[in-house]
Parts: sequence; structure tokens; C-alpha cells
Amino acid sequence: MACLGCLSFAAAKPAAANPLLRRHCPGNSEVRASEDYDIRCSCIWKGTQCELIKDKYGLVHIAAGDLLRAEVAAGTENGKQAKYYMEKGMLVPDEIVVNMVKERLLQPDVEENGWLLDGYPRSLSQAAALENLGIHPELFILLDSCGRRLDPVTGKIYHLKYSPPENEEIAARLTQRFDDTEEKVKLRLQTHHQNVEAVLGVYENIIVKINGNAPKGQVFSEIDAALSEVLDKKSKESSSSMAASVVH
Ligand SMILES: Nc1ncnc2c1ncn2[C@@H]1O[C@H](COP(=O)(O)OP(=O)(O)O)[C@@H](O)[C@H]1O
Repeated sequence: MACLGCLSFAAAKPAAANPLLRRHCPGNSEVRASEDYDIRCSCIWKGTQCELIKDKYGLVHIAAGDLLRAEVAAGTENGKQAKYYMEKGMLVPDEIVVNMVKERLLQPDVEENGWLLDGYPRSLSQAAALENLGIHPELFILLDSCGRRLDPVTGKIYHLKYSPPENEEIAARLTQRFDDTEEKVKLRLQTHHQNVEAVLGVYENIIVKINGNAPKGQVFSEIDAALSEVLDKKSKESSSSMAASVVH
């Protein structure tokens, strides 16, 4: 529990904002089996935007999906259990995910630099777990976007509109990750819709909604503006509290 103080300390640093990045499948992207584009509602820009945020703000990028895939690849007990749920397109149980994210958030680099949580929390119970740990983000970025595709041969990610495949051969083999088949995606969307409203309720005062269906530079400039605003506000608050302590 002592480490929780460390996290609060990281959050309190004026130079480090702690944003969460969420992908949101908009309500008008209904699951329609005949429309490939819509059922695979997913965000190409999430990873790209995380890289850009990380580069500019020096935050530690923590992606719940990446942590889980690393456990699966390492063949750990948690990974074996997680794989079962990931393959079914279900949320991995909190017993695995909450601890995994918590442990990563307690690492010294996170305390030093601040954090960017990606794909977490995805349910009310995960948001509550963060709150109970005293971990409060300063910004919740909700990214609306659809159309991501993964090339299974090169691992490169494309977007059907904004970053299309270079040729027909690549276009033909574009697919999703191992957990991205149609039935699983449908289930994931269903779960996502059930959970998203509840999570948004927890962060309603710090949400910024960004249209992800735009060129990456444009998406980033909106995110950047939101982050800068948070940081400006923090630095003003911290200088006014400094002034107050001088007066006293
Ligand atoms: N916060 C989370 N809670 C539970 N399971 C998660 C969480 N984040 C990711 N997962 C699991 O990992 C899978 C892949 O997640 P992710 O890499 O974030 O991709 P996507 O953003 O396309 O869902 C999810 O389908 C789910 O099974």
C-alpha cells in the first residue's frame, strides 16, 4: 500500500498528466454481418496516438491488451487463463487484469514520468479498482474510430480509409488479430457497449471526446490541445498554491 503514495505523487507532478485513452465504437456503427467495415469497429489511431503522446509528453504507455498478450506469449498461468477469454472476445477477469495493470503502474518509471493507460478501465469494476487504489487520471480521452486492419504477414496495421494497403495482394490478406474474428468482434462490441456508459459515468468530468475518423495529425492536434489545457491548468494551480504558501 505504501506504493500508492508514489502513484499519487506521480499524479501530482505538474509536468505529467495522466490520461486514459479509450476507443469508442460509435452508436451508429451497428454490428452488421454484411458490412465488414462496421463489424470490425476498431481504432487504428489508438496505438499511433499513444506513441505520439508518449513522445511529446514522456508518459509511460501502459496498454492492457499488450500486457495480456505478453503474458499469453510467455505462457504464464495468467496468460493461459487470459488467452481463453481473449479468444472468445470477452473481457479477461478482473483478478488477472486489475493486478497486472496495478503492478505496472507501481513501477518507478511510472512514478517518475506519469502514465498513459490504454484500454483500461473497460468496466465499472476496473474503474472502481483504480479509484480504490487512489489512482485518478487527469484526462479521459474517448476516441471514436472504425476501420483498422492488420496484415498477418508483415504485422503492419492499415486503416481502410486513412492508411489503405499499398496493393491488392496486401488488401486481400488483411485480417484481424487472433482474437478479431467476426463472432468475437460482435461479442466484444456488445460487451463494450454495455460497459462504456458505466465507465464514462466515473470520469464524466474529465472526458474529452475526439473524432478518430480523421488524419492522424488532426487527431493528435486535438488530443495535444486537450492535454496542454490540463497541464496549463495544473501549472497555474500549482503556482497559485505556491503563492498562497508564501503569504502564509
Ligand atoms: N481492460 C481490460 N479488461 C479485460 N480484458 C481486456 C482489457 N484490455 C484488453 N483485454 C483483453 O484483450 C483483448 C485485446 O485488447 P486490445 O489489445 O486492447 O484490443 P482492442 O482495443 O481491439 O480491444 C480484449 O479483447 C480482451 O479480451
